Amino acid sequence: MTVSELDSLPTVDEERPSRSMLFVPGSNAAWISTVHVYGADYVMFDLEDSVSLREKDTARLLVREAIASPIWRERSVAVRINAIDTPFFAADLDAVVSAGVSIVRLPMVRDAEMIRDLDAELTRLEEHYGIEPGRTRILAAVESASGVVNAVQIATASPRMWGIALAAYDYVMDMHTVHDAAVDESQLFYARCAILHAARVAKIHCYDVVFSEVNNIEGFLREVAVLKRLGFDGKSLVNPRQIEPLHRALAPTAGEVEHAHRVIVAAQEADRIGLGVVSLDGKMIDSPIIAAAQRTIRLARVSGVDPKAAR
Ligand SMILES: CC(C)(COP(=O)(O)OP(=O)(O)OC[C@H]1O[C@@H](n2cnc3c(N)ncnc32)[C@H](O)[C@@H]1OP(=O)(O)O)[C@@H](O)C(=O)NCCC(=O)NCCSC(=O)C[C@@](O)(CC(=O)O)C(=O)O
Ligand SMILES: [Mg+2]
Repeated sequence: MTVSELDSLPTVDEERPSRSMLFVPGSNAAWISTVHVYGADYVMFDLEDSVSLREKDTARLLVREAIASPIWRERSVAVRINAIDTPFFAADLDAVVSAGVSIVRLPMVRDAEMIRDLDAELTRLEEHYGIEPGRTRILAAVESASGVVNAVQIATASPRMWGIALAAYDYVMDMHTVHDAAVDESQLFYARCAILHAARVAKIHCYDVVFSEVNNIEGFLREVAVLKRLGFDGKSLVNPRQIEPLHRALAPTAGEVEHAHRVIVAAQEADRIGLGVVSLDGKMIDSPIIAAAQRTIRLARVSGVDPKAAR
């Protein structure tokens, strides 16, 4: 895409929360039938690594039935299909598109060509099944050095791009290192920054890695603090017990919301008297500060932070 085409892209929908994306193994019928109760912003049925080779066909059928069922028909649901160079890719894509999936998560994305190939297949399948052209969006999972280095080209490869996610376990293997959040975060720092920049260039969502130690909530929250500081929109999750702590940690604090409201009031007052810049508590308030305050208020709204309690 050219720079001017990028400018015309819709920005990510900040009115709809996209903090959590919960993996659900596509072969687990019981979890598929109950997962809607946990309150994840997005549920992602998995046909890739959480499904054994023996279960690939059954999982594809289960997930297809689930997406087409009344519970999921009205909701935005994501499915992680198998990688584009596997024998399962074509059947996975056909099944989920025919059932009306909203977001296809493509794992192991190394370059923009893979996204363009997926885009072409989606166009063909949408036409075949009478689905509105362009309705099916793409979430690219970057899991290798090549993917990280090509992140901007991947994120801007198609107007269908909805998001980009970092997948740490395959990435650290490719990098000959390990992901041990208890030690430090330095192994992932470059990759996190690379995909974040790509997401912001393309104006799409950006998802952080899964945290596999489900009983280690303290470690999980340490990692969430890192992604919040860096500016991620959300995190891929493996367990429902991680949803509530993630949402709580990503919500603006009452103090942040209170400050944001004061910034907006100060900006309105400056505007009324014809000033472009004004001071609040001794700090300059200008357009980036106002935009940040507006974002905090939007985030508070989607996070369910009560503005009255925050004031
Ligand atoms: C982690 C654990 C074993 C823990 O088991 P536990 O037994 O301790 O679970 P509990 O907490 O006791 O469960 C409490 C209640 O929730 C139910 N429940 C649990 N998990 C649920 C769930 N996910 N969905 C719905 N329901 C669920 C359960 O049935 C129970 O219900 P109930 O009995 O009624 O109370 C389990 O969660 C699990 O298997 N997770 C999914 C793992 C998965 O999908 N891996 C693939 C994605 S990563 C990957 O591929 C790497 C990657 O590619 C990533 C990238 O691309 O980003 C890369 O390279 O980095
Ligand atoms: Mg992986």
